[in-house]
Amino acid sequence: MADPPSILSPPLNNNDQLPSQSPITTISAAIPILLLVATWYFSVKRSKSRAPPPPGPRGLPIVGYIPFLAGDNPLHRKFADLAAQYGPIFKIWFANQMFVVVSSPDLTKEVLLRGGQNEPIFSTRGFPAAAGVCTYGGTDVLSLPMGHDWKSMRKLLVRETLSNPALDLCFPLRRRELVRSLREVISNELVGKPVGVYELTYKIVSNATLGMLWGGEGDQFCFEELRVVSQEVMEINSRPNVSDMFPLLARFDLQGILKEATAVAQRLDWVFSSVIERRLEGGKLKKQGEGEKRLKDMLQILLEIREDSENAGSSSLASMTHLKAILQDIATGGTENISNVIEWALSELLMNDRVMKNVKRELDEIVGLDSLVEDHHLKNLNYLEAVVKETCRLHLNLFPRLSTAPSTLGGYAIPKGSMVIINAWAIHRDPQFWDEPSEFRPERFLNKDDDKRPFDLMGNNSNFQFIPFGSGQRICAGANLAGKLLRYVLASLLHSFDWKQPDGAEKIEFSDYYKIFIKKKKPLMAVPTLRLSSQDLFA
Ligand code: HEM
Repeated sequence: MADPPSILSPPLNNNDQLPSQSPITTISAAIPILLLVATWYFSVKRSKSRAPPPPGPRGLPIVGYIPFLAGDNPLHRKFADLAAQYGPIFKIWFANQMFVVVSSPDLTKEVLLRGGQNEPIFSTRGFPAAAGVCTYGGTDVLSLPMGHDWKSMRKLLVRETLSNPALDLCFPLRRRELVRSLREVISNELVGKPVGVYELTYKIVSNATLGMLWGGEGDQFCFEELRVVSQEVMEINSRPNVSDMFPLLARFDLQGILKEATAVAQRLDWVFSSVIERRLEGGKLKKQGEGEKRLKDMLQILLEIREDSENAGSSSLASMTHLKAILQDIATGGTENISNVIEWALSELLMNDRVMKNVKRELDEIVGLDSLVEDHHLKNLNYLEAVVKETCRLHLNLFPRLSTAPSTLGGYAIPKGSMVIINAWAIHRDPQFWDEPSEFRPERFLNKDDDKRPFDLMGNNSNFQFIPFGSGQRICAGANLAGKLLRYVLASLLHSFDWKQPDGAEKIEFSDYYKIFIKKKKPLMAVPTLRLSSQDLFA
């Protein structure tokens, strides 16, 4: 009887002339092939599912691309050059941190609208070590990561302190400081002499801001000290710090930047503490309306909210530190930025007779030479507003967002911890979206014949082509105030004085450099002459 078939030795037909090979050898031979096929399959699958890193230039070991960023070409322009080479998203390494630079409206939209409360991917900023020291340990609105604290602080800042009704109420406070500063131009005999426009504007904007913050009592307590300290804070924060590039070295504070920042932070805190102490008068807040006549300033608003929430047992302003952090956001948040924009605007106007004439014509019609600019005039100064927008388009800015989770952007992998930089400067000058982008032409922001609404200062309707204040949940918290101050201060300077270049001055130079903001390399000097019907208007 034939043996039963065995899987080890299957029956062979007599006619079979097969080589004498066992099944075990057959399977062994197949294994490497199977492995090869599997490896190929999984590597194709993985390369499809895992996005590549963004393109970008090579750097050097350890320091990355840092040495190539030195030189005369400022950061925003160098980034625009790299975008022309590598595309609207590229990466560079700053020591051991990846920076991803974005220069298109579509990708910007993806960054700024991504995430949100539940999945905050690019909704946090990250800040240098020195900034943390100067912002009460990163507890201000600018530095806080998304979350409960940020939400309640931002609500207090935007909805309570800088809302339209609150800003309307404190117009007399900013007006008083602005008129005081304009009066000083006359009393210090600066009329007819060359004036540093940035310094003058910085003083006006800072006094107007501090007036709204705690000038309700009518005095200028600590204005000068805060102005000096704020400038030092900005200066320290703009210095490249080895501790930020190599966190392992941070504890050695090799450049002494943290030490300096700590000293400045103490002076800043002294100012805020003294201001609050004066207002509390023996620990008790004097409510508005009691006692002498005074205007309700922002400090009063914040202290009243704090007192009310304490009385109600809630913690909307949990500590004095939070309150001081909010004061700081307002006091130092925008003064430098606003002064920069006004210096650029006046430079553009002095080089552009036609636009200057249009602005003045509008001021004469709406305000008239027998009056100072008032709050109610601003909504009718459409051409001036277009001048502000056009200046913002040409001379702003880079701003950062931190990637807090691994993600993809434009099809590229963005690791957690990467810093995403939006190059608004490049987007604002992209010829795909702007006709003759380097021309100063405010008309592009005026109502057009077609029914497309013009972009507003917040970038609404612009589909991310115009983003001077950023966008999304972390859009500039001071945009409302900044818009009002930009228009009010510029309109007042142009309405009160005629401006010209000093005799024999060279043509105005438009070269710039980057130091937190895009700044004019050669500060603008200009000569004011009185324009209004009477000096008594400044009384
Ligand atoms: C010309 C003036 C100003 C410009 C161009 C400007 C621009 C910006 C930009 C681009 C951002 C980042 C937005 C984003 O990430 O999407 C920002 C954030 C911020 N700005 Fe301004 N800003 C100005 C004035 C001010 C003023 C006057 C204040 C003071 C209240 C202020 C306070 C802030 C704060 C607190 C943030 C952080 C908001 C957050 O993270 O929630 N800014 N600003």
